[in-house]
Amino acid sequence: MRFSKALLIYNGNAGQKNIDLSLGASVPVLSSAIPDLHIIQTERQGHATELCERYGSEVDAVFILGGDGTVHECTNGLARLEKPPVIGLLPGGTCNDFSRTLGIDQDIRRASEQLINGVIVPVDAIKIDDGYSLNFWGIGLIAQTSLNIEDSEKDRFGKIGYFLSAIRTVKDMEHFEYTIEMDGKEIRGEAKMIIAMNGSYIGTNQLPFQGIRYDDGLIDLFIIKNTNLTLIKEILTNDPTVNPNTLSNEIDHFTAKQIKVETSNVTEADMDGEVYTETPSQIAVLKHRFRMLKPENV
Ligand SMILES: Nc1ncnc2c1ncn2[C@@H]1O[C@H](COP(=O)(O)OP(=O)(O)OP(=O)(O)O)[C@@H](O)[C@H]1O
Repeated sequence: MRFSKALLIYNGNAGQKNIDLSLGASVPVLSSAIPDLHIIQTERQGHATELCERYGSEVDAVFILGGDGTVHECTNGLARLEKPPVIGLLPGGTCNDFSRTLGIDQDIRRASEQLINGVIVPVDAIKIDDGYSLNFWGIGLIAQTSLNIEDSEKDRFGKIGYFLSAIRTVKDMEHFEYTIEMDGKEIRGEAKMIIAMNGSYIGTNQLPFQGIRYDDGLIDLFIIKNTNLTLIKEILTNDPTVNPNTLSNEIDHFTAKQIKVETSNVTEADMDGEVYTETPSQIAVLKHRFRMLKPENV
């Protein structure tokens, strides 16, 4: 894949923070294929959104070296452009869930080579009120886990930090009442967690459900009625013994294009791993809003 002009945005605050190594692994590969490569480091939270909105239309491709939080910020800037540039995800964060969904290697040098030699595929986005998510939107246990996780834990334990936080959170999690309207159909009930997915990984783990696609023009909505430690372990770990049929007793799965979620009390909502918003939430899929690089034959 050849781009004449591209932007590499990197977040030195993501992942294990060894950004010299990450840049050393990616820049030589990218610059060998891109004659005009501009490199900008994010200076603060939200900066990646501003950079993408400001410079996105001037380049053929934006490469993002960071984790899901950086990717989230970039896609929020790029989604506002009439014709966003091609996006390349380089796994520089802790979880890098959407790069996993695209089958991108978690080694940054190999990922850079894969993207430069890769193919361009259409990717859906999720619009939530006036913001965008690439991977997921969620309330209940998932948002509490994001709020409870401590930075020191994430630095030291990486993905295990999520698991520790989930266990701590599940003990205190109450049910909440919801009313959901999906493509005109209304349902009501009680749940401990509701997740709307575009990608298929959370906290580095592939969800044990078939058929979640990032390019099908549909949101996969999961309503988790009960959570216990076994269920959390099955969802958050790559447990090969997990049987999706036993999960289905506790989890309702729907697909829809437009979803409105209301809860009896205002509830914090997570978007791509950070809590940014709260209910009620108006969610819609934007089919093929982005074009992204992925490895060939994956
Ligand atoms: N210069 C900066 N100083 C402090 N924070 C920054 C800076 N630039 C970006 N950030 C913030 O760093 C946060 C963490 O980044 P990111 O989510 O990409 O990494 P991560 O948490 O290690 O990875 P993941 O989300 O994949 O687990 C983002 O929320 C972003 O807003």
